[in-house]
Amino acid sequence: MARGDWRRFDESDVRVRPGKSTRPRSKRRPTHADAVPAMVTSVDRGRWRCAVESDPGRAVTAMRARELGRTPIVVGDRVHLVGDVSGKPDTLARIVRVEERSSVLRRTADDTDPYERVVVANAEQLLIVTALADPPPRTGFIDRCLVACYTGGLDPVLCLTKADLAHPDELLAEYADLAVPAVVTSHDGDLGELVDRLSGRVSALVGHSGVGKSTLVNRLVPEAGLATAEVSAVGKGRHTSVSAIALPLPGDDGGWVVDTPGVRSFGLAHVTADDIVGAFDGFAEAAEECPSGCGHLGPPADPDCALDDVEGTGARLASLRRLLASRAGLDP
Ligand SMILES: Nc1nc2c(ncn2[C@@H]2O[C@H](COP(=O)(O)OP(=O)(O)OP(=O)(O)O)[C@@H](O)[C@H]2O)c(=O)[nH]1
Ligand SMILES: [Zn+2]
Repeated sequence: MARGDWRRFDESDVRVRPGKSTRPRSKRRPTHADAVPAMVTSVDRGRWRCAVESDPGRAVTAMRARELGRTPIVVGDRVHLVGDVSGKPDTLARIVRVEERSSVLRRTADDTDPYERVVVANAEQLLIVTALADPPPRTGFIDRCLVACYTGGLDPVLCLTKADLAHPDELLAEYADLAVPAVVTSHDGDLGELVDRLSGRVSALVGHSGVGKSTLVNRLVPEAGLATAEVSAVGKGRHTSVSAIALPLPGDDGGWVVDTPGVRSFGLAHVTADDIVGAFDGFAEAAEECPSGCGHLGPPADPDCALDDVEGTGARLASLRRLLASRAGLDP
């Protein structure tokens, strides 16, 4: 299927087959001079929870205004609200505008799924939470997360947990050539370095079950459990499936961590080899010399790949090719 045939959906949306228009019917955009800017912090089928920008403690529940049609709205989206924006119980505001996104964390369910979902919008960085042991680290998962970052406009950060159980050097060496920053943590260790990286920014968190993500989130945001319970209460009696939730970091500099409980794997069916190479300075230009349809994997699959002619990049090229292979499901 050609790339242009794909439609983008948020996790909460009912699936629509490619071919059906998801655009609003009316091109006329009403002006809402008094609309209130806010950020979406969670989504529950047809209801968006939003934090008002000028008063982030105020949580407003909103619906999507009819004029937006089926425009996807996901956690992290910056929106404009009208109507009752008091945030009082049982009130409902309306989202009348969604701002253009600065980044998108996307995935497909698996590598054949034609439906691409946006998991989080506007996150500046992705914290890839990986345990150093118990469960053992899986570089295939990390590589897929990196691809999602490079093609979605997020800065990756490796967060290696359970440092009390194993040494990080071996794993860190695997990512040195890609210059991926890393923070090493343990449940009884100091979180200062991580807090410095997160504060004042919007960071999405992904990780496999058991890596210590909840332990980490609860230490970073002491009210995390409470916020999750509140969201569940909003969706009471409805079919609840919270796919991601933005939690405000305590501290004067602000910032948000977006926990993504549902994301255990990254299908990359929507990503092409050229998308990945395009994110790498030096290689992107060289790839223009490749034969058409080049997968950039090098010999024997792609014997005429021009990336092999780029000087002095051996280790970085090997890392890039590992990412390309992870997308193709070729990783060992
Ligand atoms: N040794 C050690 N164990 C840890 C550390 N952090 C978390 N754990 C333990 O690892 C297990 C899993 O931790 P969780 O925080 O629940 O992991 P999670 O990634 O949120 O897993 P799910 O809740 O299944 O998504 C728990 O038994 C924790 O006590 C750590 O730094 N060191
Ligand atoms: Zn090539």
